[in-house]
Amino acid sequence: IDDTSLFKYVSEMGNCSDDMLNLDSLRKSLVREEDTIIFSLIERAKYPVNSPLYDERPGFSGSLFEFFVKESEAVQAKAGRYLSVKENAFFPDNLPPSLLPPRGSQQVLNPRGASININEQILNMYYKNLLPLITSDGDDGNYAITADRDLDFLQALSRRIHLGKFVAEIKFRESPQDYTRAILAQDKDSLMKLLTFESVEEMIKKRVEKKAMVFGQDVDLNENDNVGNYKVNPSVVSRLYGEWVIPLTKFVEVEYLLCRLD
Ligand SMILES: C=C(O[C@@H]1C=C(C(=O)O)C=C[C@H]1O)C(=O)O
Repeated sequence: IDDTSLFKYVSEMGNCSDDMLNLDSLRKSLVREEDTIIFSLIERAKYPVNSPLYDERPGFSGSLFEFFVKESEAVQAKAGRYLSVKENAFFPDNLPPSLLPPRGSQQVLNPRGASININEQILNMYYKNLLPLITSDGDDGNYAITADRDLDFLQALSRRIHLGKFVAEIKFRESPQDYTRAILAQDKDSLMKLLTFESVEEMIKKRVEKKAMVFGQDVDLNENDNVGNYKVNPSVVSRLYGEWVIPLTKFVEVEYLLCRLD
């Protein structure tokens, strides 16, 4: 199969125009998600780690947190949350059907790629790396509200990371020949190189650190009173992006591309 016929083949797969299929506007959505992520991090960091929330509990077949997430996701599934391809459940098995009909939006993603869900990985990263980094030690007994804040934060992280599917689709459509070669060879390293823009990543890490300073400052009416007083350490936010959010987004991009031609 030569390059020209490959090009023709891949360009004919799914012609569609959509806001989600323009890298500039998609990057704007990613920038907006930063605000949601940082605000929800600040909200979770208000409470101590509250570790009994995550321990196995008799009567709950798992932890209180798992129970809270499963029940919340069941309500949200009924209200149609997971009809959107941008939303992924943390416990997708056995969710009740939506009571609302699908909105009939155009499927712009490869169907196999669209079903990628790395929430289990996100959840493990959250328990193991993130919670110890952003919370203080202690137990104030506010388990339900803590679980609610956790879920908000996790959903924001998950949404941002899974937008990698759309990023990958756009990048593929912009350079189908280069990507097709790497996909046919199932060459993850080449795919990773092709989709990486280091300057964009550096800019993001700096911007989220700055946003954490702005969103997390104490505001009162005396100027300069609270300089340097932040609700979460801004460098933690930059680390969150550098070590987890960006690498996991790129992982989703690679996984998506690997099955793009299926
Ligand atoms: C998401 C993109 O792909 C990659 C991942 C990035 C991220 O997760 O922020 C940023 C730049 C790229 O290396 C993109 O190009 O915008």
